[in-house]
Amino acid sequence: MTQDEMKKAAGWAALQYVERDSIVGVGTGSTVNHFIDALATIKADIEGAVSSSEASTAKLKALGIPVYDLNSVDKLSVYVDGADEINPHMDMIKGGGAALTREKIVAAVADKFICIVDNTKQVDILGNFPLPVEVIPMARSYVARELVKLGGDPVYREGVVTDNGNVILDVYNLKIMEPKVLEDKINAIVGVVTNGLFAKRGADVLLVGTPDGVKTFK
Ligand SMILES: O=C[C@H](O)[C@H](O)[C@H](O)COP(=O)(O)O
Repeated sequence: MTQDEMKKAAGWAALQYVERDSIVGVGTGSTVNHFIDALATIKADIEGAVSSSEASTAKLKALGIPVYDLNSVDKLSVYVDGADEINPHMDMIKGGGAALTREKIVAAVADKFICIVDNTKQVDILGNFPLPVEVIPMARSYVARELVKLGGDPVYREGVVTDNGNVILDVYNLKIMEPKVLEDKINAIVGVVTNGLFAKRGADVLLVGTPDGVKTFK
């Protein structure tokens, strides 16, 4: 079974958590793209979606799913999104596709975070995947120096501008033993918009595509 087939299986499995007539929170990435394909098959039964990126918005609209502005929505029962790494406590690293800030905002509104991954994303300790940090462009060098003080090796993701007009620093060589503490510390650096640790708001349900089928963790 290929990695993409495992992503697809996880994406389609998330459909069971979508409530009838609801507005669905939709994340970003290659795994979520499979979920969007699945969602399109039940589009007559849902009201629409709130999206976490321009890329997902375009795909949702192309498949005929109405996309709402988050400011016009006061409740989302579920948010479905992928992850770059997830540990046994359901803490995640996200932002490999630079969509972390909008993802964190939509996730904050949702009652339940349904994380969909293939089995390569499961880790014991977060940090092998470089931690993305979205930064206001003029603060890039200052924030990088502060991240070095926290023990990381930040690298500017050249050529990438986020949907919010900011830049990304990918922080290498962090062994993240206390994800909630580090999430707060990095967010407290002036010039940081947000970082890709989703620990204070982790996943509620994890669907993992494996060669033996989709495994569910709660
Ligand atoms: O910014 C991107 C997101 O956080 C994605 O959810 C994450 O990178 C996982 O993406 P994929 O499903 O393509 O591996």
